[in-house]
Amino acid sequence: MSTLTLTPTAVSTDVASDPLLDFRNVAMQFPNGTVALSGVDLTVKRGEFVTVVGPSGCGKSTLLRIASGLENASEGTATLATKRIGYVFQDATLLPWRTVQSNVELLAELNGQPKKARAAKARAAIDLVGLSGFEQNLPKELSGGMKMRTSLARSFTLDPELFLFDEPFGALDEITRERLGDELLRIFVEQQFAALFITHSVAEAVYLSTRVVVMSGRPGRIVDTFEVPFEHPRDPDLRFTPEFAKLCGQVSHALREGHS
Ligand SMILES: Nc1ncnc2c1ncn2[C@@H]1O[C@H](COP(=O)(O)OP(=O)(O)OP(=O)(O)O)[C@@H](O)[C@H]1O
Repeated sequence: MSTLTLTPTAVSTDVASDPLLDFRNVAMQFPNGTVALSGVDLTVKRGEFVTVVGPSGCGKSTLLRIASGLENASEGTATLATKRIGYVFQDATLLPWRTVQSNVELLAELNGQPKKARAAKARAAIDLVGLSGFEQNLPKELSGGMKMRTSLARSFTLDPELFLFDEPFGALDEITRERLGDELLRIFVEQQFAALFITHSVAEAVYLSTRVVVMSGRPGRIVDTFEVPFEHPRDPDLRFTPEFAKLCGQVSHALREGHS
């Protein structure tokens, strides 16, 4: 049983709350003159799972770095209403000499949590991502999917209110990717965090999200937004329905239009 402290509530797409992330007219020009983003307006509230799709190099990772506070926008405002942010990358970034348990404890350790508390928190997070029994394994003994679960568990130990995902499943095979998507949605329904998720997969975007945002080629601007009408929790077989295929088609079309 999880003992993480976020309160489980039913997920709704119209949660009446202030945005945890609020971008107003955000633009980004790097010192070398590259303009990566232009006029981006975007909000993410608790209970919203917002996915960004866009062509390679359009500024998606830059958007996440601004959202995380790692980078400052050169124009506009990016407001974060929480300090509890989870950041998950495509690379699981585990320390090879540390066990799963010890890797999952790392952020809490760096954050100064006492040993007993962080050990319990890590165990709960490991349980949450379905890795119980592998606490003492080293990263080299794990599959790609298990490494990503470990990375997810590590980010859960700080009880994030806002999750930033930069193609977390991009390096995994399709079945593992879909399975992890299902797991992530299960946790999303339980914990109701806010998520901003980057992916190149239109089907993954539609399956996971409450909203899909389509960006143009660089400089990235939002060219279309799709509210996803399917209720949570979602049945994995949703992926095989005509309604799902239709929405994927519409998003793909918008992506192509924005690219041209
Ligand atoms: N620090 C930087 N200095 C100069 N240019 C940068 C910097 N970081 C990113 N860029 C450029 O900004 C643009 C957007 O990069 P970004 O990584 O955000 O794109 P992306 O949409 O995430 O790409 P991909 O889908 O391929 O991962 C690219 O042209 C990249 O070369």
